[in-house]
Amino acid sequence: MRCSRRGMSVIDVREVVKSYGAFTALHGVDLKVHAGEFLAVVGRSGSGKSTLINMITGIDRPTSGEVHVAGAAVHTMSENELAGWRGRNIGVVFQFFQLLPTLTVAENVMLPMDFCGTYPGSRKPRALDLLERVGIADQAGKLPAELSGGQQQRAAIARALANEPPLLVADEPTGNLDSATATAVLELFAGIAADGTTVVMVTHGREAAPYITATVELADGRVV
Ligand SMILES: Nc1ncnc2c1ncn2[C@@H]1O[C@H](COP(=O)(O)OP(=O)(O)OP(=O)(O)O)[C@@H](O)[C@H]1O
Repeated sequence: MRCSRRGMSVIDVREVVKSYGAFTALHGVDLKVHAGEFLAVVGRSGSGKSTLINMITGIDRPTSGEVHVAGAAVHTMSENELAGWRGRNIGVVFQFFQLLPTLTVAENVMLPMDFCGTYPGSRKPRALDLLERVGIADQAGKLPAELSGGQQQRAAIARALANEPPLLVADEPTGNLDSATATAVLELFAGIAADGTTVVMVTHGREAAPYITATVELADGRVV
């Protein structure tokens, strides 16, 4: 069950500046992303993609400007508030999957349900539903190391959806997959977005073009 409210704009980044000492990584970035969009964040290495993502997830704070995500003013929240809020509102998918190696696939998917206080008895069935949705229900009892890269990424996507977050953030999710497997993962994200979950994906490649609904390109910390 969803444990967060969805607003009109899932992401509203306003005039965000991020400086590291004398170096400015983001120069007044504005970005609005609506529910159900599948947004690609592109740009050369060092253009500010990860910095922008870190502003959106509250991992890092802007030097100035405002960051509103899923109805919360992220730039004003304390570390404690952020941790709980992030667990309920943002699913994260990484390039190298980052599944816990000693837990089964189903147990990995059940972990984030703690943040939502999901009734213990409904966690396993819910994890199995999510694994069904990403097409690997038959792998539920295995350890991550027993899965292919594509299957591990599907498991990571199921885990990211555990609390039905309004926003899914993926940092080069296909960077470690062969092109056929990458295409299948992109199709999966497109379906998730079509179901109403906003997906923001950092990507270097252009292979996502057929699947995304919008692109933001960064160059030297500015949207171009
Ligand atoms: N903690 C930090 N301290 C100082 N400079 C930083 C810090 N984090 C990032 N930068 C600088 O900010 C700029 C943007 O970095 P960022 O990681 O956002 O780029 P990116 O587009 O994600 O690059 P890549 O595609 O290589 O991951 C870079 O010049 C980087 O060196």
